[in-house]
Amino acid sequence: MAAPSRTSWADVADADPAPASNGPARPGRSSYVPPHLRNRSGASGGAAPPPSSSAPPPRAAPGLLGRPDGGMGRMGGGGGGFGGPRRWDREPNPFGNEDAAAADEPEVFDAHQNTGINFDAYEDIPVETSGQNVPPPVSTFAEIDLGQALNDNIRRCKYVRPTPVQRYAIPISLAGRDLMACAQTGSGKTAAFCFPIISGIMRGPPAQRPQRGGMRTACPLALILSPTRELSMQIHEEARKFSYQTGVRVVVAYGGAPINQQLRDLERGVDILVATPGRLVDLLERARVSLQSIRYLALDEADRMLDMGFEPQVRRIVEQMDMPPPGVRQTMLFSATFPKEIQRMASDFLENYIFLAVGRVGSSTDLIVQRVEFVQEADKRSHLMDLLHAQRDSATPGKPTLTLVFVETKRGADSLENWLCMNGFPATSIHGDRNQQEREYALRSFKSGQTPILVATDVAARGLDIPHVAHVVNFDLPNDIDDYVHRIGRTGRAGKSGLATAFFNENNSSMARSLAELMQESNQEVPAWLSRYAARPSYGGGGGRNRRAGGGSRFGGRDFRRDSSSGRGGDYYGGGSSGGAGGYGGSSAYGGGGYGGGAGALSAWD
Ligand SMILES: Nc1ncnc2c1ncn2[C@@H]1O[C@H](COP(=O)(O)OP(=O)(O)OP(=O)(O)O)[C@@H](O)[C@H]1O
Repeated sequence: MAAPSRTSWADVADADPAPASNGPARPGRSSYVPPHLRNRSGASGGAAPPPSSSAPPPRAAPGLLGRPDGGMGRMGGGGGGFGGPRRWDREPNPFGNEDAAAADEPEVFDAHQNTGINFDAYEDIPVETSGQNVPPPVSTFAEIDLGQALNDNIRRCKYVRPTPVQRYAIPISLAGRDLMACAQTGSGKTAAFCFPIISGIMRGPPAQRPQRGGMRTACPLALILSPTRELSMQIHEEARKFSYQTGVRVVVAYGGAPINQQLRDLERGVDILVATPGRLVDLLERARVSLQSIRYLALDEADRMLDMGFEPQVRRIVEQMDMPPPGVRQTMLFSATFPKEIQRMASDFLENYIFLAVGRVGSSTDLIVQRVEFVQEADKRSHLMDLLHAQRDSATPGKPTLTLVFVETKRGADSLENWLCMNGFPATSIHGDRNQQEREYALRSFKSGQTPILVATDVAARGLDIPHVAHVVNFDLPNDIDDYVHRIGRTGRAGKSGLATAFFNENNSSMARSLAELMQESNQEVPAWLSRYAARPSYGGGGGRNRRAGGGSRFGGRDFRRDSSSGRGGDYYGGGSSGGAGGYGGSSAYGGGGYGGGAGALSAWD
């Protein structure tokens, strides 16, 4: 995984004016050239000559970067092509020291290169698709015509081969189809929705940017919504890497940060807007963003975006503002979990969509060793201390080992953080009561290993891709098995192994059955006492938040349209399974029997 970049567009633009030959020192609003104008020599500020088509971008002078591939293959011909001269925004290299030199090194395509993904296990991955005329998957990035500039960035990211979700989702999205994709945590979903969006914008027809609302209204072509600020920042960082030197401009907007800076970013132009729902509604109400040009809508953590906490805001954005309707825009929903009732709700946003369920390398979560220990409330702290001591004793010197500890409440997070610090364990915390600066500082301090323990509420449960998280401790178990799946998914990512320990006691008895089933499905050892809890009729079976209960297990999700009770005719949607010879391992399906209750209650989300 590439390291997060430390600069943003705005940082660089503010700090270091672009040396445009005929423009102002600081890039102003006029410096942005929309993709459809970028192949026109008369485009605003189009002063810089293009570099030679074979020449790599000049390292020493990163200020004026031309398109490295000149014609971009088939991209040059269409209205959306921008092979000609343009003045690029001053674009910092988001790859840091790894830099563009990688583009010159064909050996990065060497299949033997180990990027952390366990490619051998790909053959066994269970995959299910349903929907009409499903485009076939690909095996390599070379089979997909994403364009040279994007291919260069894939190489710079050291992605040698597509992960299973990418193999299926990218061709489906490139074919213009709506998609609901369910794939395990850490399996590369971000790139699976970013690549087709970036490629589509590069190749698409000229944008009809409406003037309504005035010059200050930004009209992005793509919108990526995510539930937390930190996840939006992470997606933004990733998307910037993927779109480096493609001319596609990515902007992020999230709450808790000063809106003025985000407004300035938007004024400089935006093709892809990554946002949290609250801040986006604010921007829409101020008429600083219009959604009428949206061609691509992606909801990351889509089940969370549509549960009862976010649904009203998301519906408002998607259905009640000026966004083009389903069928006109292309919609992609991604998550590791997709409860049936959320699928039903989500289908309002989609048209003739394909449902894709991809097991992660090796199946469910078996890269993560899951342990459950019976610990009374009063003993939790000393038990955690024992775990941390053991971990410290067995740590390899010089190898960073990070521990993420999930608790239920914000107060609980503060109190545990203090207690750990007082007992000699450098810890920090992240939760909705900390201000954004504190949250970002905590995350940075954790990632850097300065405070190798992060105490978190569910605000850190989804999507965050933090290298070296070796251990996730569920100090307080969540009330929803899907939340558990996302929490433990902060370790064991991209083919790496991880450890997850949960403290269980009587208070968690409603989780017993779903937890035991999940562990069994992912080949984990289920303690006998937990099986006994799970077998009790009053425990785990009817819990409204244990949405898999009663349905048996399946690795990730099942298309609700195939359930006859949906009334949409299972056979019609046909589809099929591919991948692992063993299919789904013979166990009955997660979700197939319905997710008993409503969506999980919010806990400590902001
Ligand atoms: N093709 C690839 N080859 C190598 N590494 C990859 C590839 N695709 C993605 N990755 C890396 O895998 C890691 C996990 O990817 P990502 O964060 O997109 O997972 P995710 O499926 O969105 O997880 P979550 O469900 O937790 O949000 C990232 O570090 C990413 O850079």
